[in-house]
Amino acid sequence: MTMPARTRAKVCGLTNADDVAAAVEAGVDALGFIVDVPVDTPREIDAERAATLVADVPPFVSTVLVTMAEPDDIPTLHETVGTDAVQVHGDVTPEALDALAADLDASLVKTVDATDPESAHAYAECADALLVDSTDASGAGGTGRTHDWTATRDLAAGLDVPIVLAGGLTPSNVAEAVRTVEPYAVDVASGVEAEGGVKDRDAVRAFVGNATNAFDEVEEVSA
Ligand SMILES: O=C(O)c1ccccc1NCC(=O)[C@H](O)[C@H](O)COP(=O)(O)O
Repeated sequence: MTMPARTRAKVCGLTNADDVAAAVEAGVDALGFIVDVPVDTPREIDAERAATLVADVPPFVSTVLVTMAEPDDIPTLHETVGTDAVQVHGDVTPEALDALAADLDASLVKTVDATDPESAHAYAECADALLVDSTDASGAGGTGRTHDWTATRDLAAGLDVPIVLAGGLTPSNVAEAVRTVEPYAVDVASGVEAEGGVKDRDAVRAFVGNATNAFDEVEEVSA
């Protein structure tokens, strides 16, 4: 696998145009839009709103549909929203994920819980990337909880697929997380919010800077 020269940064759970603009301005690589999840989260938006936000994202910034919809419903949902990639959370069998990958005209990211390396190895066969997170019992993200980064580093070393590190990352811990795990990318939702579903512009800028400069001799930025 070819690794990028710097760690990429994804900001997840965008709900409005101002936050999308702030994240783009901060230099984010990818933006996540949460649609059709069975959990109560202030970051969920409907497919039409997601499509409107996605349409305004400039070129060279990737967009990601983040969903827990039934696998059979995901291709149509993806067509409506129009993102570059799809991130699937929850209890989907590797076989169902494989079938989805064949149906989907987009990169496919599967979320796995950091404490479940067996699933990670199974999904690595059919996903384009794995997002290693601290999920809740349903497989949903946005928990704001970190996990054992050393164990995740060891897990990543045994997988031949890009790893996105997520779970409880913030502007102040992301550089250390990147240096520990050396992931392909990092992802954040609640750790850069002013309130549920609304991003803090300074925190987004600090997060992206600290994540992407983690190996450089650059002073860390605080939010
Ligand atoms: O963020 C949510 O509320 C959410 C709900 C259901 C499924 C996925 C969700 N988030 C997906 C993400 O990619 C989050 O960025 C990731 O889980 C990290 O969240 P956090 O620990 O809050 O940074």
